[in-house]
Amino acid sequence: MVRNIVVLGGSSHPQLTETICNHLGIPPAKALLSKFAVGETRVEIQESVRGKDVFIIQSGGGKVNDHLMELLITISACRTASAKRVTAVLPLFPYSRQSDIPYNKTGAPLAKVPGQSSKNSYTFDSRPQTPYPGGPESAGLLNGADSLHQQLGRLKTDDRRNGASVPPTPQRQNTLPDGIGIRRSDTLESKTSDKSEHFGNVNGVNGASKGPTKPPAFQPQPGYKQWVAQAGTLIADLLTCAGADHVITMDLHDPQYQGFFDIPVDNLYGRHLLRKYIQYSIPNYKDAVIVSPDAGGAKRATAIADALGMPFALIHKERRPTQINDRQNATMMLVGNVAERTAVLIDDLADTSNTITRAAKLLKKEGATKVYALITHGILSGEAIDRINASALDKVVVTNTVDQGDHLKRCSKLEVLEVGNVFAEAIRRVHHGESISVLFDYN
Ligand SMILES: O=P(O)(O)OC[C@H]1O[C@H](OP(=O)(O)OP(=O)(O)O)[C@H](O)[C@@H]1O
Repeated sequence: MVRNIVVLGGSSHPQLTETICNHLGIPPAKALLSKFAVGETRVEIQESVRGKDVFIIQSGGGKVNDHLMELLITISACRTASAKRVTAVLPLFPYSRQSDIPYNKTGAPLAKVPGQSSKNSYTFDSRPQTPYPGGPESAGLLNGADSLHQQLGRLKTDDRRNGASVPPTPQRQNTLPDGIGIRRSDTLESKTSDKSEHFGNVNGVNGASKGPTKPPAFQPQPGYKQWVAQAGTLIADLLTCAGADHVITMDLHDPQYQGFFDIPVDNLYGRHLLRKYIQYSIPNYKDAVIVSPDAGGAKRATAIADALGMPFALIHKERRPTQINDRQNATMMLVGNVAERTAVLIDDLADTSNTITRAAKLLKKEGATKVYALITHGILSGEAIDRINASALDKVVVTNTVDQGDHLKRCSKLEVLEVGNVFAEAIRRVHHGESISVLFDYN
């Protein structure tokens, strides 16, 4: 039982709040979380927080924007109700993949084969296809001016596929002083026409002023990326501006994100849970191989492989033309050996689950006998569960940083590890000013 502490749960994950409170030996604080008819979030804290150490538990996933707004309003309510300190506990940190430029969709997303609805309609291939040797575009990639033309064409196509509108080549209607209308495009050959337009229309030569000509609308060039918001800093600022004094989270997608804050951020590790699962639940785990499904997660996966003395392999997403003649391998390449072994994929999160299902297909193809995926944050949005059910994955193990109640009902391959005790212990330690890092000294 801890004193002078208040734990408030947001609406994202009530079951986790309950587990944390059970471990701490206190009931969750009473709060009314609802919405006005218009959709605005309403928060009413129904007990005093004056002079208290307040911890607000709210995870990402699900209705992420609503949950974030609810968290901000709750923090602000506690701050203005004279709480001594307010800590935002975010088991999955929302928007944590937007601390840098969002990934390029090309070559990554997996969609169902159009028109097919059966379980077998997932190919786990890259869509649109990454260029591959012998493919329709590969010849042009290797030679000079001709290839540039082809690459520009491809970029246009990619933009259209990604939903960006690609306007036609800019063209303007011009009228000569004698009234003869001509159509011209903005090319080098048309510079003389430019002059007549300038003098005839803008300056009103011949006394026939028609007012200033509107400048041509901005036309993005092929390959030009319009400004993409990098929301990481904004989210950090919103939390501190609302009144958060401290943040506790787990397995931040990008650990450098902590540097966006000017308040303390405790980034807990989920890997000791995953490590224990490997030791106690995977038969002959010493003969298995730890696999990182992409380069971004290699550090995370090697930490587990090193701690357990297990071999390591890496899947590299190849986006350049290669000498490999196989289409699937041209998009994902395995570095390491998994033949006749169990492969254990380690990643921080699975959202659409494209990454792990495609990786599983490759690993089975390369001779893996069984494929496990061990993931800290099982967001599993949209068709992710159907995709896992149809995939070569034998088992998917996630923690409950995101509510898994619904996922468990729909996926027999899913197993859930409890993080409530870890967060409860972190809260207890923060409250008493004790070290958090010793929680993870497990070597
Ligand atoms: O289930 P999915 O929708 O496939 O998403 C999961 C992948 O997304 C994240 O990486 P990201 O693509 O952001 O790249 P990075 O690891 O290089 O940052 C994460 O680390 C997974 O690898």
